[in-house]
Amino acid sequence: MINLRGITQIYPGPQGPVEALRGIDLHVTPGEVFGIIGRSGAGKSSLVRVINLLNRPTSGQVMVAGRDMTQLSDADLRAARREIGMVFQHFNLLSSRTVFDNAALPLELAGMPRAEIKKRIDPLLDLVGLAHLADRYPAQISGGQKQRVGIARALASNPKVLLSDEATSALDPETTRSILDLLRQVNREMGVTVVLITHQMQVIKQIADRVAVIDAGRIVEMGPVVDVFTRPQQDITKSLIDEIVPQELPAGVLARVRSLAARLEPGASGQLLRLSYAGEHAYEPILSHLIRELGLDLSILHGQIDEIQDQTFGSLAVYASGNMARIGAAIDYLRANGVVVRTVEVTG
Ligand SMILES: Nc1ncnc2c1ncn2[C@@H]1O[C@H](COP(=O)(O)OP(=O)(O)OP(=O)(O)O)[C@@H](O)[C@H]1O
Repeated sequence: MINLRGITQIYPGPQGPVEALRGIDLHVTPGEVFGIIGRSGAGKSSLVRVINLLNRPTSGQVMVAGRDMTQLSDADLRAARREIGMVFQHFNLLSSRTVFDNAALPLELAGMPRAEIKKRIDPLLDLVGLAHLADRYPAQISGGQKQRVGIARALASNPKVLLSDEATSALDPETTRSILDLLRQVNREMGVTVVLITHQMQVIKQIADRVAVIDAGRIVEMGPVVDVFTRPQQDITKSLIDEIVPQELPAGVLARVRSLAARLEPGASGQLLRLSYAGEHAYEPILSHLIRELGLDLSILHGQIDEIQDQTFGSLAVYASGNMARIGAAIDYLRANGVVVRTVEVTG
């Protein structure tokens, strides 16, 4: 659906050119929710705005629904943009227009007759849950409701792609969840491909199928959300995930590990393991196998079970003690059963 190849974006700046995007290759497949995450200044807005050519890239190719956007005439570009809806962090509603008229704006600009506009917008206001507020003005509705108007307006032209530029950053956590649920519903029921940018892993966790991590204008990591959560490779990814799955163990847990290590029986070994898994695996039977078949002692020190969309996702810290070779066999067994295992050395 979207193919970006070799995208660079260089802005002129008072202290010389700013390289906001430094060679981005990205492929978004039809029907997916694709998340782009990064810290402030990483290049997220520049990237999302390249997709509908609100920003013309300095170099590179932008293919959307089979069309090379950089090669279109102004008239063709306007037509192509109708297939790409966009939602903004600050909603961008016109204060002098009602909810209905804000949602209808793209159709009015395209010259659609009023009766047809009504036929298109009424069901959309129903979908976003605002049919009863159609005659209100933006100042008379909440932030979450304003974003619902923004989504209805973005869907008015029946787009194939919806771009979301930090659509929930100005909203509280509960409203964020309901807006993300709505975007997911639009994706599933209308088959609209969604590309969203955010600085919050919580947003990625709730809605995205795949995620790309962007840092200093480059994509540094990309994959299905579950894989990136269970096997983050880059420090930036680990720090972004940290708000959901703490990457460092609390000091109290490390103190317990030291005291367990000090109490090992003569000749026994001990190893702190960080385990994570996703999907239908469950820890309990796997851990009982380690205890029963390999004769290991396992102390569960820390852990959490969460959900990424509909998949269970767990992370656990355990201290395994016993025969050194058997600890090695246990790690092999865990990995063979789809558990991601990290060994952690505890010093001091
Ligand atoms: N119009 C512009 N002119 C000059 N520099 C710009 C312009 N727009 C963005 N930049 C610079 O390009 C880099 C990337 O900015 P961009 O807005 O794409 O990042 P971002 O990840 O969306 O950040 P934020 O989350 O803070 O919005 C930053 O260094 C920014 O200062």
